[in-house]
Amino acid sequence: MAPSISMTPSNPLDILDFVVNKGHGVKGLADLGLKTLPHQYIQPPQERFDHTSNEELNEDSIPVIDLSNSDDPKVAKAVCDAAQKWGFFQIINHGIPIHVLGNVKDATHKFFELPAEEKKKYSKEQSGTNNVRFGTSFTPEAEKALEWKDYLSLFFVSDDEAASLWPAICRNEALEYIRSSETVVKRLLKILMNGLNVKDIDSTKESILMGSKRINLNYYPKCPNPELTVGVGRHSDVSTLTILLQDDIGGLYVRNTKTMEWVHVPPVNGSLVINVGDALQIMSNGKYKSVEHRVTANGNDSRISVPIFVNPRPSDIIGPLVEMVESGEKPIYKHVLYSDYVKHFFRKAHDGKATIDFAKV
Ligand SMILES: CC(C)(COP(=O)(O)OP(=O)(O)OC[C@H]1O[C@@H](n2cnc3c(N)ncnc32)[C@H](O)[C@@H]1OP(=O)(O)O)[C@@H](O)C(=O)NCCC(=O)NCCSC(=O)/C=C/c1ccc(O)c(O)c1
Ligand SMILES: O=C(O)CCC(=O)C(=O)O
Ligand SMILES: [Fe+2]
Repeated sequence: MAPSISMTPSNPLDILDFVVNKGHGVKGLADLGLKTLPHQYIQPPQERFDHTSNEELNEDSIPVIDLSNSDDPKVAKAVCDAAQKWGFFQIINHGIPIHVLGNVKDATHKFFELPAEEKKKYSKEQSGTNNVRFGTSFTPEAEKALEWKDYLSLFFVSDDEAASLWPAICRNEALEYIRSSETVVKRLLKILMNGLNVKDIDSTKESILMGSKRINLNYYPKCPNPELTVGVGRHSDVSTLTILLQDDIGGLYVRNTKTMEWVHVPPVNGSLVINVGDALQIMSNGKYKSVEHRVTANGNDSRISVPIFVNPRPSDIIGPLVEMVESGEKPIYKHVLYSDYVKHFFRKAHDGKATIDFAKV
């Protein structure tokens, strides 16, 4: 339902109040049927997408890896090669049932269709916990220009906590997606650790690699001037690995670190996009790359995506794994408390690959 007249921003200066403070999000703004983009969303030219470049000519693409043949050494090689070259790949035949993915996509739409006052119960101000957060853009307080995105971010602590704190409309679907991804996450991490000559993932290592999880439900409404703004600005994830479910709209772009060109990640039916995050780049002493990516705004359709961020625990100290440096290789990262690293990321606007400087020697 569109907000009533009294709830709509009466002048452009009220936009921030309407979207951020009143909790309508950018979806509330889009639902008003705006014909032009409010100036608060206009990105500097260097951050906008170049819609004149001919993507079809760009033959680069991130690999799509079929995981059905579990013991094939070629699969392991493809995963490790992709993590080094691209930091990104897609997986098919990953073992997560298609209905689980369909259900979490449906639940995401249902959550964002809720009235603003319902969604606002999960905002930073009202949720009463840092583990549940409905928000818009990334860090509106620190950003020069806002991003065209709303999100619900859920930090997983336990099924019991989720039962009492997560929104009922998407709770079970989100939990089921997290649970069903466990096997493939372990399999990918085993392959990636093997590629670093780390043969044994004991419980301490497992905890550092995948001891905490956060799921985000992202909503990108249809945008009046997509060429002037972004859905998500350039950033790398701070996770170990990210497992991203996208719908069939498209709009995620990944940096090719050799050519510096932006490469589209096309939606592939039933696939999941996997990317290396900063924590794994640090632990692998730079061997696996956490690569910059960003998302366009779209003038024709709304879009959703659902990343699961697989992380160390907030209390873990992360740094290059001993196996990486025991043979004399120089550590390029120092040891940092993971929650300090994440707070550093969250307190500033998206700024490409700059976050990892926090951990550089
Ligand atoms: C996140 C923290 C640090 C929060 O700890 P807490 O003690 O509650 O710290 P805090 O001081 O209240 O929060 C730190 C700041 O982060 C902000 N913040 C907290 N959670 C979120 C969130 N989900 N989204 C945005 N900002 C957040 C807070 O607003 C704080 O800023 P400020 O209000 O003080 O200015 C803790 O839970 C932790 O260490 N978690 C580790 C696991 C984890 O969550 N890892 C992150 C994986 S997320 C990842 O890799 C990528 C995320 C991403 C990328 C692009 C986007 O566009 C986007 O929206 C999100
Ligand atoms: O929506 C997407 O495809 C990617 C979103 C993203 O990069 C993130 O949430 O970290
Ligand atoms: Fe991301």
